[in-house]
Amino acid sequence: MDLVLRDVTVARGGQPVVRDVTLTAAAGQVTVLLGPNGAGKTTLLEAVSGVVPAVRGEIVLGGSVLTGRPRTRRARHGLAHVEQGRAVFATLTTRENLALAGDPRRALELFPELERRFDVRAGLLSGGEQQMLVLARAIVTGPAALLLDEMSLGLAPGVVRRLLPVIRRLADEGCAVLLVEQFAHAALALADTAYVLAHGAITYGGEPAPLRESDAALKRAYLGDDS
Ligand SMILES: Nc1ncnc2c1ncn2[C@@H]1O[C@H](COP(=O)(O)OP(=O)(O)OP(=O)(O)O)[C@@H](O)[C@H]1O
Repeated sequence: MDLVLRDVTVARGGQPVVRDVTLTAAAGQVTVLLGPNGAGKTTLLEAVSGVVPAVRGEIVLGGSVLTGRPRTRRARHGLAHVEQGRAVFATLTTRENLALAGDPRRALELFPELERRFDVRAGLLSGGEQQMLVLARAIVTGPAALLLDEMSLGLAPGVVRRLLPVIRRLADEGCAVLLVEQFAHAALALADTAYVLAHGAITYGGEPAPLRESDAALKRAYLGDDS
């Protein structure tokens, strides 16, 4: 199912920090959303999953309008959101964390290395393992669309290299993945479509290749300068 945002505006503290954003995260694709700190990327994902309301605009998943619906309802429509910060249930085991979300066997297909950590309390896992668990927990819900916010923050490059192919595979299986990343080059290498958000507005949308191939183009988009 495609995830479509039309003219979405979101405010924080009464000020619009995301303005008239229109974008599509298509089924079967990895769509990356890049942009400088404070551009509004997290806020936009939060508006999609219903953490914060949109002031204006429409959010549609597979033809169902999500705007105005509570978070739980959006999740039932197939939307999963991995928020920043790797929140696991620290006192529950890996298995229990997964079982709360869905079938743990599905998680093992993607992350076989979690099996030997199944009976370990999640709070004792390494940062990388916790991020795998958080991602696995979202995946076992069988999402139609998956929002990923700064998954690689604070992780070693080796761990990030382990996570990215799983995201690719998920998209190949039909999921619409919308990925917010600080590591622009790693994200662009994975992307089918790229958007750049600067000062709350989209400054680039389309093929990732021009941004991949030209640092100047990437910089222009980050500065919000289309010229
Ligand atoms: N809870 C809040 N209350 C008030 N303002 C907020 C709140 N959260 C974010 N903001 C402001 O909204 C703007 C967008 O922040 P947001 O976190 O969405 O940006 P971002 O692109 O995700 O940045 P980062 O990469 O640093 O996470 C910023 O100016 C930020 O200061």
